[in-house]
Amino acid sequence: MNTPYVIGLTGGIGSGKSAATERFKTHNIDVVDADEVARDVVTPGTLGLHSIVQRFGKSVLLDDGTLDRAQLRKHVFAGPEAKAWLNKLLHPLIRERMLELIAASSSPYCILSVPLLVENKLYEMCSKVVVVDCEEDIQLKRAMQRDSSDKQTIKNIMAAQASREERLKAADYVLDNSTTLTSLHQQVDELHTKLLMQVS
Ligand SMILES: CC(C)(COP(=O)(O)OP(=O)(O)OC[C@H]1O[C@@H](n2cnc3c(N)ncnc32)[C@H](O)[C@@H]1O)[C@@H](O)C(=O)NCCC(=O)NCCS
Ligand SMILES: Nc1ncnc2c1ncn2[C@@H]1O[C@H](COP(=O)(O)OP(=O)(O)OP(=O)(O)O)[C@@H](O)[C@H]1O
Repeated sequence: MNTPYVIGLTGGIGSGKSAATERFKTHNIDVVDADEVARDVVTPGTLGLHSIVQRFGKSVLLDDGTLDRAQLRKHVFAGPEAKAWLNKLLHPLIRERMLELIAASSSPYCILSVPLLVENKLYEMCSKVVVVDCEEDIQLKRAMQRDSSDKQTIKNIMAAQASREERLKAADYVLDNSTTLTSLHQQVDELHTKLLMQVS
């Protein structure tokens, strides 16, 4: 099997990573999404979920035995200690599973979408890095709307992530998502054409 050409894609909470990756998928590009993988490694029966319950108690479980994500989110973004603990537990599991999915990819290049690509230096496994960018006020507004979350919760998550400047420094390409979805889609389409030329 050829080594897949991996394009890292990142951006802060609510910046539009999913909106961008959905568009790449319309070009039949495989997308490995760290947020999805993060859900897979804590399904019932996994070591991940078992460890979380040991640490935070059964109150982080829903009646059906699955993880109550909203509950865990409250613990995790309230202070640095719980977040550091969860990151230490989950990040190696997430990384291992992402590598398996990348190896199974068969599209001309694959997108590795990771909110914490810069923070966790995952650009080391990528040929190029794409940053989805918009002003922090817009990020906040979109994330609050989507998650029905209060301002402080989203601000705490933003504070736990790299700054806009730090992310932009790591970028080979920037997708400006400060205006419409149509504009974002056009930029993805153009980037897709460029990337295809690089791999051919
Ligand atoms: C705390 C959890 C359960 C909250 O789940 P919830 O469904 O409410 O949110 P979701 O997973 O969709 O994450 C929303 C956004 O929060 C941000 N985020 C998530 N985890 C982290 C983290 N550890 N540090 C900083 N930002 C994070 C990302 O921008 C992400 O896209 C969940 O985020 C989680 O398991 N986080 C730890 C795993 C992780 O680090 N994931 C990030 C990708 S590597
Ligand atoms: N250009 C845009 N115009 C209006 N709404 C947008 C635009 N781009 C994204 N959105 C909306 O903003 C919200 C956040 O976008 P999206 O879920 O793609 O962000 P994300 O970077 O994947 O977020 P997270 O890190 O939280 O997973 C979604 O509800 C999405 O539909």
